[in-house]
Amino acid sequence: MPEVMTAAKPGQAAATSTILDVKNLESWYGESHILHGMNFTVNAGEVVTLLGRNGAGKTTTLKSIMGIIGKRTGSVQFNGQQLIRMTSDRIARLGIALCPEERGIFASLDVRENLLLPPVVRPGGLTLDQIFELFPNLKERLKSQGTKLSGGEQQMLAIARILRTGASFLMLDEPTEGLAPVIIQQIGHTIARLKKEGFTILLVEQNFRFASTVADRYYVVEHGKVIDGFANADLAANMDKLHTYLGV
Ligand SMILES: Nc1ncnc2c1ncn2[C@@H]1O[C@H](COP(=O)(O)OP(=O)(O)OP(=O)(O)O)[C@@H](O)[C@H]1O
Repeated sequence: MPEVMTAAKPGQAAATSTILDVKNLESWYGESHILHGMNFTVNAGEVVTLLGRNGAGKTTTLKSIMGIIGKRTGSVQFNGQQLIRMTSDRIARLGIALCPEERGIFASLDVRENLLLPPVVRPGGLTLDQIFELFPNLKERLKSQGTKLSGGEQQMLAIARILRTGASFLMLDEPTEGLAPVIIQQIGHTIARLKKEGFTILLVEQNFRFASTVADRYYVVEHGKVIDGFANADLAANMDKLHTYLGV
């Protein structure tokens, strides 16, 4: 469990033990075969980013890990446990949470109600006070309805409410989509803080510039497969390839 709101232990960020090990993952929506053998790992305490063009299969990968895809085969090991045939509620209880691209804020509920909605699945989740320390805006907006929140506030709320559940492995799907630069910067600070507190983060991002401010490592996804991977330290050497992969 992350030791939230306390200083990271020395060496914590440099941990190299594999927490998620995805091997030959294949997934289908009905008859549509989308993932064709994904292979990648995430180490404890890392921020790992999946990059790739629209439709490459990044979101589908997160959904497959979470167990919310009808058919999946291969191997997804989390802390040594095999998830591939597990139901999503059991997967959540292991401490894995997904913050979806569409954010899923309930418009008719206020901020507090949205925050309290997801069940606490494991001990060690953040208290409301700890959440407000991370997201002071949310405290000010506690009585505001979901519909009244800006895109940035909705995104913060979507991240905040999974922190209450006790999850320690966070999957964030395009958290910066449609947000202003100043809000994107705040989300970057939040991710850096969560990493420092010991959370492990698997990020899907189209905004490569943003990803480069938070990621330890990258994987490039194309046609439902990982076609390349490198550490942030090797980013400069991989820039030309990356432009080709992403078409930017
Ligand atoms: N519910 C669904 N039913 C059928 N096909 C789907 C469904 N959701 C996604 N797809 C298809 O699966 C493929 C991969 O989509 P996915 O959302 O995983 O891509 P992505 O890499 O996350 O890109 P994006 O940034 O566009 O979301 C796309 O061809 C998409 O059209």
